[in-house]
Amino acid sequence: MPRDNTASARTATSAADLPEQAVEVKGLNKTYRPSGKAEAKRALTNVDLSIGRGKLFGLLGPNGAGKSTLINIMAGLVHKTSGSMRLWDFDIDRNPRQARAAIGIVPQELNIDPFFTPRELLELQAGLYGVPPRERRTDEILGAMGLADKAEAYTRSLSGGMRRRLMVAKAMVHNPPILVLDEPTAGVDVELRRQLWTHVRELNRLGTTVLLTTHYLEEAEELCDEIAIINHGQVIACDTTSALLRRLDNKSISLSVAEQVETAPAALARFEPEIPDPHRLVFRYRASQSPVAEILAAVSESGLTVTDVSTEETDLEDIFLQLTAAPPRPEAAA
Ligand SMILES: Nc1ncnc2c1ncn2[C@@H]1O[C@H](COP(=O)(O)OP(=O)(O)OP(=O)(O)O)[C@@H](O)[C@H]1O
Repeated sequence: MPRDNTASARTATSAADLPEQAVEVKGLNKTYRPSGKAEAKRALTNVDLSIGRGKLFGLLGPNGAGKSTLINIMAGLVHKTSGSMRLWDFDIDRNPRQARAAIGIVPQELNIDPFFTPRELLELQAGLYGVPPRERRTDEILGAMGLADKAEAYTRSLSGGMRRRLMVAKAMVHNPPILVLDEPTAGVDVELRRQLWTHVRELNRLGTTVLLTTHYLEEAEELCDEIAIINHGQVIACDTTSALLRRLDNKSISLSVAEQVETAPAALARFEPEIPDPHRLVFRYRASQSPVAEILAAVSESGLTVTDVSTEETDLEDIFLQLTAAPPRPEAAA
């Protein structure tokens, strides 16, 4: 990649010069052409997406939802059918090189040459991007990803978690303002996942806008400020993580009781409790109606002895399951 591309993505000198939106997608459509016996496949339908500068943004969706298609369009690997996309204010049609230089992509597969050391690998990558030696930040990037002491090790001797962090380091050599992580923790155990999150959070704190695709709800919920949920190629929800969590106003309170209960006592019938076992009653209610005091009063009136209480709020999983259970809107039919 020629040198001037990376330079142009890095030239902004003050905050006023920086774009408000790191990524702006409008009316994006992608239909894969038929090939052989495979019919045409509509992968993205009228996708609109704005990712503010400095955000840690999650694109959440089940397998086949269209996440990779969107990222491949960003990377210039797949041609969109229609619509527009701007990366760091560079239109992918008008300024494709600058747009591509504005993002660093960590792909799903761990494709690292095992015979290079991390330092060699980053130097090589920097060379490919035309980053002049004096502008290279190899040590800084290795340090940020917790790999400083592995700079001279053969990559084949690195653990799976370290290799993933090396992939992130590789995506950062040309100092892109936007980092895209495509399913970065698929098949990675919880401990390694958390380590990677810590490093990704740190890059974000230092100013990198992060777009993360995942089908792990937990990952999106814990890591991202904003989340778009994509299903059947359509964005079906896009909001701050907290607003998404507020969407479903459902809560439940679970009471363990000393007595054996087969059916709801008369005083409790109107709350329609579930009785998953004879010593437990579960009440579901709208959080905004907060009937907890009434429920507790009715429990006491019915003579039951409460031995334990727990409450549960809706998490993103409930929202995700509810939203993705819906069939595609008619315009997404292939
Ligand atoms: N090259 C292609 N030719 C035809 N159809 C494709 C092609 N690539 C993807 N598709 C189809 O487009 C739809 C979206 O796929 P995509 O890979 O973008 O989804 P995804 O959300 O990234 O899923 P995953 O998490 O499994 O990678 C799927 O139905 C897929 O089968």
